[in-house]
Amino acid sequence: MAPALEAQVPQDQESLPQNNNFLNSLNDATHRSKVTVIGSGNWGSVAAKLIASNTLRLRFFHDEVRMWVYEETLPSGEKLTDVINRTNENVKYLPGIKLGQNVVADPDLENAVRDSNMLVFVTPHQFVEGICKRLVRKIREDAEAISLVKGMEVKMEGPCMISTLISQQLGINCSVLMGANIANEIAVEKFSEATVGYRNNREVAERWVQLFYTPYFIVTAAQDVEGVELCGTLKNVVAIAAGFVDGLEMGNNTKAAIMRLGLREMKAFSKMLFPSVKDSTFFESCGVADLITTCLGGRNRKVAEAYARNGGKRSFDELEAEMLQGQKLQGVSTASEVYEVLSHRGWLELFPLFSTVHEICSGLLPPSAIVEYSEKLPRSF
Ligand SMILES: NC(=O)c1ccc[n+]([C@@H]2O[C@H](COP(=O)([O-])OP(=O)(O)OC[C@H]3O[C@@H](n4cnc5c(N)ncnc54)[C@H](O)[C@@H]3O)[C@@H](O)[C@H]2O)c1
Ligand SMILES: O=P(O)(O)OC[C@H](O)CO
Repeated sequence: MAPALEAQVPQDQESLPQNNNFLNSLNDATHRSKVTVIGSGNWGSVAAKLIASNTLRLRFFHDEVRMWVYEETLPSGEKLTDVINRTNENVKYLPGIKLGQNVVADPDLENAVRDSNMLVFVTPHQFVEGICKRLVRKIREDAEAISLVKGMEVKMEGPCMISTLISQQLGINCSVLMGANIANEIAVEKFSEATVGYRNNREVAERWVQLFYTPYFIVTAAQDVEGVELCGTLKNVVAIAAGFVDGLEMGNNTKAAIMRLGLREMKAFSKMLFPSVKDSTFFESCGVADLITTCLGGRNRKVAEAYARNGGKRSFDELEAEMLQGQKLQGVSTASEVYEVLSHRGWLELFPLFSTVHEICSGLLPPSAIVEYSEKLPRSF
């Protein structure tokens, strides 16, 4: 029998004791907060750069920022970590950008987190659970986490947001940061905005805002972790749909229609899973702004466009490897995870765009199906 796919309401987070050690350290310059970035892909590297500029500037942070690197050997035979530390550039995932001399790449996960009380998770979502398992009992008791990861997991017990997974596995509070944030643009300091989603502690949220905020990266806080995180997660499914529209050369009006229908499903799905999700969150950077930028310029859109141009004959895995060279798509697996939730809940018919995206990605429907269901929608949809 199918398990009851109840959303995993993160009760443990509601009942987590206030992290008093962390709060005390916020106002005590002698106990400077130490930051580790867990992940070093395209966005992970930019996050390290943003953070490193602030830890040098603000007295309540240690200057050094550790960045955990999933080690790999480059075609030159050198280790990626060694090259990052020698050149101050992530030559594979963010070439041409200096990270800041205070960023130290570290391939040893345990060592990278050992002294840190601010843990920034930023890896593709499929790797987070494995990383957390390796971190159990290895982190400081007063640690706080923030997730920049856009994605979700579906467990036997139900859908589980990545921030909840981190909280549950490590027993720490986890905020989120999402937004219209194409990493390569922020790397060259083009203006953008982001949203920190927090649960109940405004002071902790403010500290995360300070860690990321720069004149070209404006960060605001919203007390709606699930809403912020679901926006960042679900927009990747809509971006795949937008890519199909581009690949089939359907034009701007069709793309705008897909984005509108997608936003509608994002909001309905989020609120049906978590009734606490606020309408206002969809108007923050994490909501409509991220949806727009991803559907215009993101990697999910780009690879989905190629998939449609090839008539679905080349797999997403093949296109991802060829086009992204080690960077990872989140939209295809998220569409599958969302589909699983919709099937178990009997909601498939309520979410025709989300379900069609998954059915196209898995080869059950052709890319052209992305608009076909819309003829059957009720007029009020
Ligand atoms: N790139 C962007 O513009 C952007 C912007 C905002 C949010 N995000 C989100 O940030 C998260 C991380 O994306 P990214 O762009 O930094 O990464 P990426 O897609 O550029 O790179 C993939 C990363 O995964 C690592 N990796 C590969 N195999 C691994 C394994 N088995 N275990 C652990 N790590 C492994 C690689 O070393 C690399 O660092 C994603 O959830 C993404 O949606 C990305
Ligand atoms: O390149 P994408 O499609 O993974 O999207 C990147 C960011 O999430 C945009 O905010």
